[in-house]
Amino acid sequence: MLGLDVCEFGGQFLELLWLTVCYRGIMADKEGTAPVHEEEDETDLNYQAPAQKTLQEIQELDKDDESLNKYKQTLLGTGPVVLDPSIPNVQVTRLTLMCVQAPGPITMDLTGDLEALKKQNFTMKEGVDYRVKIHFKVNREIVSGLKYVHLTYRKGLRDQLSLALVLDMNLDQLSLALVLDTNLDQLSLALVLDTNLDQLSLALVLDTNLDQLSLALVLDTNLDQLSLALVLDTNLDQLSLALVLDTNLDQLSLALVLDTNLDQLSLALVLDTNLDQLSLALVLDTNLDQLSLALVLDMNLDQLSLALVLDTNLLAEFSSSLYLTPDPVSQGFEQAVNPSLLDKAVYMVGSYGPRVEEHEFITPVEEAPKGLIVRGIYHIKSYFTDDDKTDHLSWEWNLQIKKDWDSTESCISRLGVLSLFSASCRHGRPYALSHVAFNDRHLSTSSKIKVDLDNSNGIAVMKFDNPPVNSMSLDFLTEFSINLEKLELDKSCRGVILTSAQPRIFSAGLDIMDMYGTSPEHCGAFWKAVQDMWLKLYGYSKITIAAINGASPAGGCLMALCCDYRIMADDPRYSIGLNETQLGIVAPFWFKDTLLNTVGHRTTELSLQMGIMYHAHEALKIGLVDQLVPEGKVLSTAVETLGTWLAVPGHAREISKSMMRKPTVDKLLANKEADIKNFVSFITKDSIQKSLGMYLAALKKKKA
Ligand SMILES: CCCC/C=C\CC(=O)SCCNC(=O)CCNC(=O)[C@H](O)C(C)(C)COP(=O)(O)OP(=O)(O)OC[C@H]1O[C@@H](n2cnc3c(N)ncnc32)[C@H](O)[C@@H]1OP(=O)(O)O
Repeated sequence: MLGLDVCEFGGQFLELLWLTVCYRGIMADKEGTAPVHEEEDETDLNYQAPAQKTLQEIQELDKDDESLNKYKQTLLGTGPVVLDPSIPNVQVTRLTLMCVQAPGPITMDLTGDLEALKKQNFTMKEGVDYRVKIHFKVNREIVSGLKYVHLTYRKGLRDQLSLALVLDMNLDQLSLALVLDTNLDQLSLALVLDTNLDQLSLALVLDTNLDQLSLALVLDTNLDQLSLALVLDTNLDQLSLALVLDTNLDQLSLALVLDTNLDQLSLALVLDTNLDQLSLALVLDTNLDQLSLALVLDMNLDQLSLALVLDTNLLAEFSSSLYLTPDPVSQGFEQAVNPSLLDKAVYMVGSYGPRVEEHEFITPVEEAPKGLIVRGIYHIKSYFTDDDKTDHLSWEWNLQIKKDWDSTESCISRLGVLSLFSASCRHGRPYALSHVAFNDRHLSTSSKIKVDLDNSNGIAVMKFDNPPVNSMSLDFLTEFSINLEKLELDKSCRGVILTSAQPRIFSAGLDIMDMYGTSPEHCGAFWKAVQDMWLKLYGYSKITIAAINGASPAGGCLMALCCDYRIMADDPRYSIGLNETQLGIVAPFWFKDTLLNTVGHRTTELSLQMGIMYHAHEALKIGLVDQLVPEGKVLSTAVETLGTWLAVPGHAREISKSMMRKPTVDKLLANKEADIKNFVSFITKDSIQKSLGMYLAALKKKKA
């Protein structure tokens, strides 16, 4: 009977999804013009849009079916929330760079002056993990195939770092000239070192790219002893080498010209020296787009003159001392040479219906580039668009990759929230905690986790507050990992207790709605967030205790299992376990390993195959939890227990924990990408989707 209902329901729901997809066509006609993405590849899929239906028509379909109507509401919203046709259907309101290590929220308001954004730099520390979060509203009609496109440019030099350094101590001591020019494909290095005329002179020119190595070396120990010049030029087709050595008591002369082919390398070197004088001229020209170098060195006993000109394609940027590409904001990005496109990222946002509240979209985690070469300012063009290329919003901004963050204050005040920050300081909370609370308020529109750090004992309590059942949605998981990381970095925090603010439920596990009927891209981002949560919690250096004050199936059980100790409410209504097989899905190997490491092989085998949910007493018996206490005492017992754990020498405890868990963590780290792929291909299978649909329907039916 349930099967039949579910099948009927599934058929209707699929129809609904299909109609939603059909909606694309309508939206394209109604909204603005397409943005011009010159750099965007076009792929013609010969797609024929099916017959179009209005939102009202979709809502009218099977309107007597209550459960279907509920789903329609989730997917389509309750109906238009803004009727005024002059207000766009889709309004993009904010973009946030979510980064755990950031000293403050990095948010840009997209409802104000977009021109001003072009001049603003948003700073990101090199190498940090971040996600992009976009808030947007849908006002009247369903919008399908939303996409966020992110084009990254770097002004002038392509992927390039150019560095010129001239150092002149005094004529008797040291002179150094260094020119480094590198991009992803090429490294050019010119080095001239001159200690003093009697001792050593060295000139080195190295120019290499994927296909080619060019090396010029000039060594001059002293004029009576040795002078050497070596030029080596090789590529897959060719090698050219010239070496001229000329030394006598009075004079050294060297001339070298090397030319492999016009596109690759041209080098001219002239060196002329006698007892009184050394003159060196070097010209290197790899190709017109990449590098031109001229070096003239002229010295005698009294004097050293060095001129160096390096011209990649921004001659103005090099004159003396240390130079990096200048700031496009202060120097006028628009007036500079055309920036080159470095990267294009397209994120599939999905389909959304009208809703009073804002929708949120979060990209998967990205790593900010790292290293001297990539530091600098990137210009970004952002487009919020859809399959039909409707321009919902396009704007430009600058991202500055720095060795470190801006100072906290400038970063926060730039975002106009300084008053909030100082308010939390005024209330006497230590910086670290106000920082956690501060970011909670600003990184997500509605906080799903409450964090409270007691400075008297260093114990932080994280309370899940994501009604109705604390399901772990993408947002929840992201917020969880961010909070956990902040507490790990916070020296005043010594241990963390996980518990629930919802009555009777610790957590219902992963949010099935994130896996059911969502795009493969979304499933991938979701699974990555699950992995990140697990990696962070299972490998956490500080003490963690699960205060399980309610039901804890699947992902909820996994989270508890990741903790160092589990205290559960002694209540027969509550159960805990990895019940995935009951949903028709298979717990991945790292779920299995976590259980195995806790209860042993045989119990894991039974538990996973049968998808057993254990009542509190059974859970204690098999070692799935460590202690049962009355519900009212779960949290206080957790605090007491953490106190006893804190009495153990921290370093030894931490190393012991790592020794036990690292191999398990490493296993997932080594297979992260493959695991995401497996998950996406598994969860998007029709049969699995059907199982999930049936499970959801059964949950709802139970309620009815
Ligand atoms: C290859 C993949 C491997 C990993 C995969 C999965 C790991 C997981 O974690 S999958 C999730 C597994 N979770 C469950 O099986 C729990 C299901 N839920 C329950 O058993 C009960 O809801 C619970 C005991 C937690 C609470 O019971 P009640 O208090 O009676 O609440 P309801 O059942 O009425 O639920 C309220 C409301 O929440 C929706 N719900 C419940 N669980 C989830 C969930 N995990 N994800 C999304 N939504 C969930 C439920 O459908 C109800 O919705 P409405 O009817 O719309 O109110």
